[in-house]
Amino acid sequence: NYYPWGYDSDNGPDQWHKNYPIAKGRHQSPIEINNKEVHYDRSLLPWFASYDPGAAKTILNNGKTCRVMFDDSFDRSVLRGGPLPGVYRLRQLHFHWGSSDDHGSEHVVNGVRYAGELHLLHWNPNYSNYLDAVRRTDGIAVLAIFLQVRKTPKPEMKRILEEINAIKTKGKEAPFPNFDPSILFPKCHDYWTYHGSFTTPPCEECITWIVLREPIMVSSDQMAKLRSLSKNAENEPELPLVDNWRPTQPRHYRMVSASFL
Ligand SMILES: NS(=O)(=O)c1ccc(C(=O)NCCc2c[nH]cn2)cc1
Ligand SMILES: [Zn+2]
Repeated sequence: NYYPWGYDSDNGPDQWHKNYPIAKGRHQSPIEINNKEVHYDRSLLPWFASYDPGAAKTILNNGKTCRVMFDDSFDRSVLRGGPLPGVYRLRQLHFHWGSSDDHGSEHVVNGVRYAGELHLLHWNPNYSNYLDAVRRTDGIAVLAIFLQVRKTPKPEMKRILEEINAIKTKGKEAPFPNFDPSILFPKCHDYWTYHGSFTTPPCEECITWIVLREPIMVSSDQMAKLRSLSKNAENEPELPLVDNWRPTQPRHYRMVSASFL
């Protein structure tokens, strides 16, 4: 009897390994990033995103997160540089957030949890398609950006948050044309990078993580807007979509490199 994974006590992160054994692997994400254990790597290059706003397609509530999908049928929106060997195609972006402003991020920096975390997922076009790329250690690159709550709302988040009303319940999808996600980036492009996994099942260990040091500032109202999403379908009892983050996993001597001193 198939029981979908989730973030509740009976189907949450501690149970995932029963159906997805990789979840107990040695290169799992997220992790705790501690300054003391980070290695400054002066050979690390800056990363560059060249995104085509026309590649944006739809925004979806899949019951686990709010996700924007992009056309990845050719090298239309790509990430390159940084620790990456070549260009990686932007496929989707999504968020993780808490039930209150004091937690919700997946990565934790020197004990600091942020209110949320934005992930932009890219795949290596040297492989024939996305699902082939997720079987390769250099198949996927995720750019992670922390959401920090401050009085000032981030105006660039408005577009995504305005669509929330159209995708309140699981399975709802709406057109989301003409959007360049690089408007969400912070000023400073300093990053940490390490090798890890998907933070949701099947937790494949195929991700080069690029975690930005500088968070983007969002308002408490903007976080509340994300928390107004429901994880249930339209005709089911309302269950708030909150706390869709995985706790930090063992680092197992993995090197975390910093692009900055
Ligand atoms: N939080 S995250 O690690 O950035 C992440 C990014 C993408 C997905 C995703 O689209 N999962 C469904 C399709 C799939 C199966 N196997 C690999 N992808 C999950 C987690
Ligand atoms: Zn994610």
